[in-house]
Amino acid sequence: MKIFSTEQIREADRYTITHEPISSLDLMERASQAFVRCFCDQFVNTRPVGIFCGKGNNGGDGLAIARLLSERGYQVQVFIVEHTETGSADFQENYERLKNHHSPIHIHATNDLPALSPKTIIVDAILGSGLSRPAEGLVAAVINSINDLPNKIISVDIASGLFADKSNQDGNPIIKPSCTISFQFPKLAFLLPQNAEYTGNWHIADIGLHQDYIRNTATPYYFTDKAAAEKLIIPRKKFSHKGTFGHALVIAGSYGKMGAAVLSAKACLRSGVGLLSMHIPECGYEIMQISNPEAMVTVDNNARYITNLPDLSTYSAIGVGPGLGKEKETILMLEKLLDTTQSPLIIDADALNILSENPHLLDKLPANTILTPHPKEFQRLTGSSSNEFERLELARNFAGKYKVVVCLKGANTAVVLPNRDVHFNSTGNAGMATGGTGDVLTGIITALLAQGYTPQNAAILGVYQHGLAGDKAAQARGMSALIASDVAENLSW
Ligand SMILES: NC(=O)C1=CN([C@@H]2O[C@H](COP(=O)(O)OP(=O)(O)OC[C@H]3O[C@@H](n4cnc5c(N)ncnc54)[C@H](OP(=O)(O)O)[C@@H]3O)[C@@H](O)[C@H]2O)[C@H](O)CC1
Ligand SMILES: [K+]
Repeated sequence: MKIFSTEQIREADRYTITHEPISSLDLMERASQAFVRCFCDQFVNTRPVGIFCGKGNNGGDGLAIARLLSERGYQVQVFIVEHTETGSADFQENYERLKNHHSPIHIHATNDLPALSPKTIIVDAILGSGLSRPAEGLVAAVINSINDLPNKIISVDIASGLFADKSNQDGNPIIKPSCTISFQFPKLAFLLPQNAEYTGNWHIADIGLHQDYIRNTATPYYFTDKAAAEKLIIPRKKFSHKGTFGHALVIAGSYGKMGAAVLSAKACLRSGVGLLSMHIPECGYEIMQISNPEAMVTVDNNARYITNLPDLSTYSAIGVGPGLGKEKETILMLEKLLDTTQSPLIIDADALNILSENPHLLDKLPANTILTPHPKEFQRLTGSSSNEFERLELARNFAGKYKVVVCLKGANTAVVLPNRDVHFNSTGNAGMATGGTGDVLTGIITALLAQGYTPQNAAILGVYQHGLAGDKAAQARGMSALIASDVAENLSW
């Protein structure tokens, strides 16, 4: 699914109005109906609803939603935040339509705010994508008062006060909804963890914006939903044999960190690879053979960490990094790998830290190599950033400069491609923030590369399946009980 900027969404609006054609008032009605369908799926009409409206089109939606919910038997009270004299044309029209049945309360100052029962669901339609500056004055005061209430808050399109495509400053007043019902597209702001408390669980309501515009308009931002991920899966043909699915090599492990190698191996084997060889230090031989009997093992000369490479010519993909350590000889091994490999490559964990500490190695990265840093590893690679929008730009510039794929791990992992496009992941949960899940991801992506997936698709699909397995594991045992082995065990294709 594409993620558009506020300007592009406005353009999609205009295009739909002209080419469908449909009046902007009818489009607002359609959007409000879509919101109401989603709202009614979540809340029964025995709970009162308080709708706070601004005077732009977000407020216009709020008024239409008030009318539609009333028609469905909800007890609705409307509050109009008087931040400007005149409302937008569609706001005014919906005000006229509502006023015969309702007497909205006009809020000129916080004194005008009513007492609401805690059962009342608050619908936030004060400001939407038309936010042009941080909320201040009356709007800020109303936002802060609403946030102080214990009530459940549902935002229309986007939380009031939240910028869709750029970072807010610390302390900006922004509604903290438990849920956002957003129109047609996720907003970039929803995908960045810094905004988690300003989005809540978000849902997309399809409002039928014109498909031609959506198809023909370029954007660097995408959201990998189920449909997008499933399209990437290459079906296994009936007459396949193990040679069809490649031979992966994972270089991992050191004394005390063999678990990382074990987890990578398990995930690689559970992701469709034909054959897997693990290159590990001698101390890990029995550990690996017993924990993953399906894997073959090549043992390093060194007992405790990796110092050399096996013959690389037979492998169709290589993963390197989990549990590796950063010994001098290990650094030399990584340099030799970068100098000699002809196979698609994924680099993770300690191998990333080696790159950060030896930046001359970055110039040796083969094109389309996949790097999977968590935020700290990424910061060591590129330096710090003051917010997540800035960090995303750093990742895009890094991926573009070195022609690599960067999987910036976290909630909604961002897969950044060499052409600077970004694919945000839709799966995963907070239970996965635990040691070893990154090693599992390395194993999955190595397996996909070995099977001939392009690095771009291997990264996007691998990240998606990793999150999906984590979601299944969390469903079975709860987030707190989740460990990395569960993620590997819950992989299903
Ligand atoms: N395609 C769609 O997705 C559709 C979306 N719809 C809804 O429309 C809004 C966007 O409506 P818009 O009128 O452009 O903008 P807002 O309602 O968000 O607000 C505009 C008014 O608010 C003023 N404003 C802006 N920032 C502030 C602030 N910090 N404090 C106070 N007031 C502010 C702004 O004033 P300006 O001085 O900036 O002009 C306007 O008065 C979208 O979110 C959807 O909910 C359609 O209904 C259907 C199609
Ligand atoms: K809003």
